[in-house]
Amino acid sequence: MIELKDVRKVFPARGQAGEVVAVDGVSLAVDRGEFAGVVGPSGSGKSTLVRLVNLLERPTSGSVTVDGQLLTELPDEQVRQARRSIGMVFQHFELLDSRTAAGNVEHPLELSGVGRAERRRRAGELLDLVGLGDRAGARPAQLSGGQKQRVAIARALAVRPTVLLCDEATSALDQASTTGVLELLRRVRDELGLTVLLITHEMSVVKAVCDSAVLLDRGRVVDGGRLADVLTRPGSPLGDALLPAPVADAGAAHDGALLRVTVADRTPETLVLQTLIGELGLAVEIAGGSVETVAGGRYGRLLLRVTGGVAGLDDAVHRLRAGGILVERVAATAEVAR
Ligand SMILES: Nc1ncnc2c1ncn2[C@@H]1O[C@H](COP(=O)(O)OP(=O)(O)OP(=O)(O)O)[C@@H](O)[C@H]1O
Repeated sequence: MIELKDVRKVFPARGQAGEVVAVDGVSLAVDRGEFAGVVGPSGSGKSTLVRLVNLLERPTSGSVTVDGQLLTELPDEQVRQARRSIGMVFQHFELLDSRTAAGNVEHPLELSGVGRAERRRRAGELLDLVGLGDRAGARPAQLSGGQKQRVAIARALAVRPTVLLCDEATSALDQASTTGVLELLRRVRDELGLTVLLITHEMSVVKAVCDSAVLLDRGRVVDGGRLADVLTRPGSPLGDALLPAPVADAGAAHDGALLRVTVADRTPETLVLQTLIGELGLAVEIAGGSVETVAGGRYGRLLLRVTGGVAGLDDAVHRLRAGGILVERVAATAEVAR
């Protein structure tokens, strides 16, 4: 549905000689109906990348295909047409202050020449969809940040896009509004079958809504994939960023061997403990870790200190791996200590 092939974007450096490579050979594929994330630190090229998808920026090289159309081959007029099937939601909402919520949702319909009665009907329907049916007459100044973003989402959906691009859509919101807006985005994806590409610098946002993500650093994709795969892939930088590996307490740097175990959705930690303690008779202490909900599944990273019968450790590692559990031996306690 969205396919970027070896996309590069080079800007002349602002206020000085030379150039800035904002996006450096990015390839990316997002399937129809997928909720995909692009995550990375400030300056990694996220905003440029999202603007390349709808050709608000033309790439210096590489190709961009959306909904089967090779946008990079189209003249500007046809790009403008194609852009109608790509909705966009911004960090700072970009609503027209002088218009009501309904007036903002109607705006893109006006630009596409839709008649008044149909515009009204559609705006009402969309405001109901985003939970603001009773605030149609409110102006942006009378709405909270979360409500403004809901209006902006309704506006983006007005022209019935197949793709929704979200550029830091929750970065200006508090935690409660963020949760509400993310739930809404996920629901409109489910109900309307949209493909969503969401740009964020926050791992918590990726964990809450994305099916897949790429990690961007200095304009390049460092890692990526479906979160369920990334989280159980040894040494995955994105997996480590989503669920940081636990560290052991320096005070306890003595005996025992350390195992770092990743528990994925259907392999609960009880199974790990049952194997180590119940079947192999090892003494196990949980030295660190966390279990969280990611992409609707339950994932965790545990650091286990195994003592008593350490001779059985190889057997333990073997058995857990045979059961499909990602387990890594951590060399020495001191190396992982803070
Ligand atoms: N129009 C432009 N002209 C010159 N340089 C630019 C332009 N747009 C972006 N850049 C540069 O490209 C790099 C990537 O910027 P971009 O805004 O895409 O990153 P980002 O990950 O979205 O960062 P942030 O989260 O801080 O917005 C930065 O070094 C930035 O200064």
